[in-house]
Amino acid sequence: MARRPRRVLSVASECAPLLKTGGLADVVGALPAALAPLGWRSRILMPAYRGLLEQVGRSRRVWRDDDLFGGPAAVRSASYRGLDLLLLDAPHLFDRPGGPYTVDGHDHPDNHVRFAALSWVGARIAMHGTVDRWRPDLVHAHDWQAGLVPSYLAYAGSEVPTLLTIHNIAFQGVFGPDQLDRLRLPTWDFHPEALEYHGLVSTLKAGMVHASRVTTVSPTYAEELATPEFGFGLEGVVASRRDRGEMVGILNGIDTSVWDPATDPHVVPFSASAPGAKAENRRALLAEFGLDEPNGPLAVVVTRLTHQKGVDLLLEALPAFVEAGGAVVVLGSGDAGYEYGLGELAARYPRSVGLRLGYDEPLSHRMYAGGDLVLVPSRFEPCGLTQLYGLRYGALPVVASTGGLRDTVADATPERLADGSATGFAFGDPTQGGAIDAGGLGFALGRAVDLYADRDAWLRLRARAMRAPVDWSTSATRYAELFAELVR
Ligand SMILES: Nc1ncnc2c1ncn2[C@@H]1O[C@H](COP(=O)(O)OP(=O)(O)O[C@H]2O[C@H](CO)[C@@H](O)[C@H](O)[C@H]2O)[C@@H](O)[C@H]1O
Repeated sequence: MARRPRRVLSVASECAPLLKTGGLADVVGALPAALAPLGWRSRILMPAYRGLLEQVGRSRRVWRDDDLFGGPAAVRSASYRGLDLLLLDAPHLFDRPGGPYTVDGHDHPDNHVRFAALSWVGARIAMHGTVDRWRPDLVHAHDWQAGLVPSYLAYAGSEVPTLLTIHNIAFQGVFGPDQLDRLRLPTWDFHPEALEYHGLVSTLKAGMVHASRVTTVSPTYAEELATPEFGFGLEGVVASRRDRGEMVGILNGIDTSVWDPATDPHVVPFSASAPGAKAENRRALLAEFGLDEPNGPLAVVVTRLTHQKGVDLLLEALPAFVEAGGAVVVLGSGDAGYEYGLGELAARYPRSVGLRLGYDEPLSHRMYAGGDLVLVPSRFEPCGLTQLYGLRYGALPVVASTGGLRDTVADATPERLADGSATGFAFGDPTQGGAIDAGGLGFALGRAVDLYADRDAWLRLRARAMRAPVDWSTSATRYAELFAELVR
């Protein structure tokens, strides 16, 4: 008799294509389809932010509570673009203006309550199921917003296994211990082995302590996290779980049904074996931004404009790149200082530097399709997805040698160019004494400009990059194996 598919409840604050502010949404939205053939059916619990219930259309109530941290709440089940969603409808927490985390550039002041509520509901559903008789075999919690799911389950004495995935340890969900009661967390467990984090509470740490297992999104980042430089104060918890064999890195993939230049509705179709129309996409992108045809490569940058992403390194290195014949188009939003700096750069080189401030999904597709290079000079990068989109769309990644960037891009050294294993350009390799700085980025950009001048070598490298394995198949299998171990 065939075994019934196992059930996983994925709990997260965002999920593409319904709502996305970054890579977390891509991963949460892509995993279910990758896991289904491996015998795992997913339901995704996320907040019904303003407008989402209207966006998904028909939905049914499958869970309710008269008092979810200060107001009535329901969970509504809906299917949306192949995803099985559970939307937490709690108007006092989620029906408000602004984005999922911020309004007018400031965090919602009650974020700790909002996401504790999400986690609380995740834990209730894990223990008691929904009215449509669905109960998960396992919970997969993502980042600090779902960090309390394992804790609520632990405090309730539940044995439902949990996996916490850390997408970015820099965001930790920190609040004061005076909130413990309000969030139905036990004050007796406020100590450094559990909820306490330097006198405060961290939901990410709580999850890391209580989850059955912890993963992060690349093998290199899993190693880096055990060091003070990358662990953001949580390196001790990381090290202890790693030492017990309870934490590993599983590399992200990309959803190749969405991110496929041969079928992407936002671009003129092309592929590794028929790359001709890549040039058309490039021309269109230059035209869209009013840029001249450069002699050198056209680079694209799609990113949150933050310190993590090395935007300051770009500001320092790009003038020399442009003067060497390159052009660049930047799409992003974030810190005001970086927005200003990029604005100045675009004003200084109006025919070579294009800038679009804001968030624009279709434009991001056109940029990967039109670019010769995608620049990712991150100071740290748990996995990174933009370099994977770049590989797939023939925009060769120029990356800092850190985290998942290190695991996914093979630097174009003479040896790798010769044996055909190169897929992009890397700088700042710490094992070679390199540093992630503007000098290193500038040098890598210089190498890209030089190689671009050798048309045949460039096209060979590009063809190779476009064929690099970036889909979910290998990593979904690793998740499925881990899930199976946990429910055994
Ligand atoms: N202005 C804009 N307009 C349109 N699209 C934009 C955009 N700015 C960014 N994006 C898109 O957002 C995503 C960013 O994903 P990343 O994984 O590169 O970084 P992020 O830091 O968000 O994710 C975190 O989680 C992911 C998932 O695990 C890890 O890969 C990563 O290292 C970690 O920092 C990409 O899909 C990109 O195209």
